[in-house]
Amino acid sequence: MIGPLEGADLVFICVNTPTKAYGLGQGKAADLTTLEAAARHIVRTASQPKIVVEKSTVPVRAAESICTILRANERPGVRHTVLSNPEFLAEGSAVQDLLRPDRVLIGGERTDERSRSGAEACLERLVTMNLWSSELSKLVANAMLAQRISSINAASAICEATGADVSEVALAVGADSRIGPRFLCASLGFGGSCFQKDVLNLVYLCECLNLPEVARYWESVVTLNQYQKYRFADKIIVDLFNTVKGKRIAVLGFAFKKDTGDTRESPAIDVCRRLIDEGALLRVYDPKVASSQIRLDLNQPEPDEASDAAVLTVRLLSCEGAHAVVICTEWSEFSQLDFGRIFASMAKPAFVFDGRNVLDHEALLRIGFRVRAVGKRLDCGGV
Ligand SMILES: NC(=O)C1=CN([C@@H]2O[C@H](COP(=O)(O)OP(=O)(O)OC[C@H]3O[C@@H](n4cnc5c(N)ncnc54)[C@H](O)[C@@H]3O)[C@@H](O)[C@H]2O)C=CC1
Ligand SMILES: O=C(O)[C@H]1O[C@H](OP(=O)(O)OP(=O)(O)OC[C@H]2O[C@@H](n3ccc(=O)[nH]c3=O)[C@H](O)[C@@H]2O)[C@H](O)[C@@H](O)[C@@H]1O
Repeated sequence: MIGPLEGADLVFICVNTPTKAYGLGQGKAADLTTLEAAARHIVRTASQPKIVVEKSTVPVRAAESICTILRANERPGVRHTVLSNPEFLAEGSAVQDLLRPDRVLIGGERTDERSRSGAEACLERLVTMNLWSSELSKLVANAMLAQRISSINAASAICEATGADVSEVALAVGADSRIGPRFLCASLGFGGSCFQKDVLNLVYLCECLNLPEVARYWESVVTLNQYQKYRFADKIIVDLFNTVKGKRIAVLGFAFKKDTGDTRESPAIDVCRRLIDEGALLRVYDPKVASSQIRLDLNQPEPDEASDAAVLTVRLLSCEGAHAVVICTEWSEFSQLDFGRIFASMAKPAFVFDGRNVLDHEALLRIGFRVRAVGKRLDCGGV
């Protein structure tokens, strides 16, 4: 736990709020134990009034619990204030997002015009509102971003079935200024520590508020994401002649997105687990994820030196003898690879499954690869 708070006027609560799973078909509640522990620590150690800033993403009215704990334990004459100031930065672009945020959101118990104009003088793009709106805005922002990805991924399944191209559809749809072009990249599914957690928190909240239709609506965003990950993995199995048993598959990228080493809820985990369950021998490479982390995520122990039957080899960028190369993360370096050499070293027919649509598919086809991408039908030699 953190140390004493003397000398600080502002105390930021940034602890994680993991989700607690309930039965099938039900949402997940945030585990607020860490928030409560933080609030108790503040009242125990603060002898001067503090402004307690709720920075963690929390279910609506979490600030009420913090206030209740603070009020019930306050020392005489020491009145703390609680603000909600949700964080909107994304991993991989954190500094840029902090320096140039789209908005800085502050929710407070009351909107004091004097402090508001003072804060506005310091901060551009400041938006002030009540506490509950601020807490809900963060959850809805993440839910709508996740929904956007599930929407384009749902479109990708239609594209593959019809011959439409999801990149062209995204271009046309995103050209409508009401929709906008960003965050419309079809993929093998979204990952990261927050989208699924926050959508499921919203689902749980809706269930608690007796809004089952609204709960099911948001839940479908996660259901579709799950479907997309397994759809991608199953496509690999089907295209490799309905079995991957004993086949070597090179997986490029394991982080949940490029420019981070974070693997929390990475779609690569579900895809790799499915392939391992079907008997594939994986080689996983990621420029920023430690091999120990990959083994942990895939429940694979360190290989026994005496045995060459390891299911998983990690951190070796080698596609030699592989039946397929699978792109799970959009690292820029992957598009710079010498695919001519890679093709020459692979078992034939050699497949590429591009789960991020980042490679030059025409060039790969010319080399001789059979190419599969998300939301595109590519001519690949009659399979
Ligand atoms: N990771 C991200 O890019 C973003 C995260 N958020 C939100 O920020 C919060 C934190 O997320 P992350 O930084 O990703 O989580 P994290 O798990 O990486 O960091 C949480 C930190 O809190 C500490 N902690 C946990 N319990 C504690 C306690 N009782 N007392 C003191 N410290 C404690 C942990 O040791 C850890 O250092 C979450 O609510 C998340 O939804 C919001 C926007 C972006
Ligand atoms: O609350 C949070 O933690 C943060 O969650 C996301 O940020 P982050 O999870 O770091 O990363 P994103 O860039 O949003 O990507 C999330 C996932 O969606 C995927 N994605 C993103 C965009 C896209 O078009 N397609 C797509 O599949 C990414 O590859 C990744 O797996 C939000 O973008 C941040 O605004 C928010 O503050």
